[in-house]
Amino acid sequence: MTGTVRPADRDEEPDGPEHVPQAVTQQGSRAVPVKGKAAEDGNRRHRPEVLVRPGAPPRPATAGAAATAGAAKEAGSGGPAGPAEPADPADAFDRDVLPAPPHAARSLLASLLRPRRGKVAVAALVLLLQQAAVQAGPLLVAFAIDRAVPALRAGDSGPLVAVGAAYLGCALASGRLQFAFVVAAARINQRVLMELRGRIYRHAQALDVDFHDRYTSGRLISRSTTDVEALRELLDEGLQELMAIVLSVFYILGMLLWLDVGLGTAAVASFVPLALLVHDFRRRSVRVYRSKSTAMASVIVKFAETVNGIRPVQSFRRERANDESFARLNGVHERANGDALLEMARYVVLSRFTANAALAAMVLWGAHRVASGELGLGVLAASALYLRRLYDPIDRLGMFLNSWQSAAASLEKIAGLLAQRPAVPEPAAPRELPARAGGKGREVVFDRVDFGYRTGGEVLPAFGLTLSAGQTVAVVGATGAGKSTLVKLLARFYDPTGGRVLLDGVDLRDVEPGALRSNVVMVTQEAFLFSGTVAENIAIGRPDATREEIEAAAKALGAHDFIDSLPDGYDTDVRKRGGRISAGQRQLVAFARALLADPAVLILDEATSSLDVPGERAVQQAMLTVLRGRTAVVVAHRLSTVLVADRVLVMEEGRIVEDGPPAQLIAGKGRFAGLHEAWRESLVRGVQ
Ligand SMILES: Nc1ncnc2c1ncn2[C@@H]1O[C@H](COP(=O)(O)OP(=O)(O)OP(=O)(O)O)[C@@H](O)[C@H]1O
Repeated sequence: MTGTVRPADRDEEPDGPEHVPQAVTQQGSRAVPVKGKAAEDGNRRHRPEVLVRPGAPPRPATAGAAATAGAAKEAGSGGPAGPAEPADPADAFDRDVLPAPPHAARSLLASLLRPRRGKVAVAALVLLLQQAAVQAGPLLVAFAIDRAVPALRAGDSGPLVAVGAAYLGCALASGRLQFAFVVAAARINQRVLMELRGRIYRHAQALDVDFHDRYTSGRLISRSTTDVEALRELLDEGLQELMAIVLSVFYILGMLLWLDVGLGTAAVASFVPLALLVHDFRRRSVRVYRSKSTAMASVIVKFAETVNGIRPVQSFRRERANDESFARLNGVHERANGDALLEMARYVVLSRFTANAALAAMVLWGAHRVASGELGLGVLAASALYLRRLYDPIDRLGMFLNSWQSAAASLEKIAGLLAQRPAVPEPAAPRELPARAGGKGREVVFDRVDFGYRTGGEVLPAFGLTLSAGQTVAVVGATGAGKSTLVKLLARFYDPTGGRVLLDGVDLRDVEPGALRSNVVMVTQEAFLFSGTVAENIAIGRPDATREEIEAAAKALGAHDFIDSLPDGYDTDVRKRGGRISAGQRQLVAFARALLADPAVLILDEATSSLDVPGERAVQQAMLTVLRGRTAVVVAHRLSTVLVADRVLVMEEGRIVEDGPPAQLIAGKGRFAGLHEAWRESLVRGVQ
């Protein structure tokens, strides 16, 4: 059997919401029940029969397991304060940038702007006109000096008045057009950002559980906040700036060439060293901005990890260690930021020096030509003004490149995320499930199924299993035996590596996702409640349920009284007053949700946490109600649950080693019989 189970330390694994403290650990191969919380309460006869095998020896970790463990630690599920540094750089998930097609950042931006190209063209036209109004200024100055002033001296004030009026007109037009452009650009930008956030959200929801286990929620948050923010900066400031710079440079060079070919040509030539500077800055800043963005994401990941795991952080006193690793990550971010600023400063100083040197040389040359009567004074004045305006945007070009690098690094990461394909794809040609026989559930068949996680070896070696419709099946076994993996295949959180899982004869891969989710429901241990009211939480599986139906479900499970006693009854907001809802009550709400959804197959990952005795009994009773009338698979941690099952599967190292009705297995001499014996002994000890 060795080699069939991935030898990884389970505690290090990212297991999302299902990952909870283990109630079943291993001591040799024998199960020994130990005292639950209820026993400490002194109510021994009724204490919950939680099966615990103390002292599980940690299994050796393989290289693959270590890589996963690193990712898990980043996910915040690998322990209260695992370091956020990547464990194995060979795994793309340990780096912040997932592989994406070449030029993914540019294509992503283009795909966001393409549907709005008409609006973008209008905005560009408005900017073109605005620049024409702005750049007319120096030309008017030249006209004033060379024509209007001599005309005034000759007693004709008309040209000067015309110049003044034209200047005012240009200023007004430029202001008006600027306003129109800002409004148009803001509308486009907001739409683009909304679309991008929506894409990230929809994609994150569509990606499989395995992806989420490995990618971590902190990174997803970073993608949809700081990375989207980087794009906002690029769109709001950078792109407008770039368009303004490009247009103004073309206008100005055109004007300079028109005013004086010599000065115009010199101005064009001065762009050679400036272009080299820009090129060098771009090359250097790509690297700097990528590390800056990765450093920022690490800070967010660490933060999210600590906040998500605040309970273990505090109970294991990880604050100091966390502070240290956070300070380290914060330091890396600070240095990356500093590097980016230094690159910018270097660029600004060099580009200003080059621009000022070029300006000084040209003015000197121009003055020399004015003195020799070759050039009009007004033309030199206008050229000097244009030259200033020409070099001014060079700094702003640096700013644009800054925001472009930052946005490109972010877009690359977002593109990498969006390039991920769900490992459990939707069927191309969905198949209908046959009509469900009333009050029975559906038949489940594991047809020559085998399975291994992407990050490890085989976890479930090939097996076949048929669960008849309406059967309640308890799955038991030591921690890491593969119980959760088995049921996750049934819920289609993963697809089997080989073989098929059939629901009433239809491969789960072919079942339409909506039908699959309404037919197969999994209730996990921690009974997650979404923000909203208790009633909304119960109705999640059937949003069209009436209040009567919601209450009927709650009543059937014995949850009505406690819900009714909440401050706003069924309308109590579970987040605002979440503290009032105990673990057992959350379980009852989760059961009511399942009962109302009325799935054909119910998977239950039984809670291992010790509830108080009345809570324990209420949950146990509610569980029996919710299991009725459907096929049910319970990952069981209590023998009382196992005993009410029609059938028990005992798993060991990924294999089903015993299968039969509980009474039959108890009568035999197998593992389950041993387990049962140990449980009985503990009960007797508990009563004494
Ligand atoms: N997301 C994952 N990626 C890689 N390996 C995993 C993953 N989840 C579980 N495993 C491995 O698969 C094996 C079976 O795990 P599984 O969670 O199915 O066990 P289990 O019997 O449900 O244990 P427990 O009772 O502790 O929940 C273990 O060796 C575990 O390390």
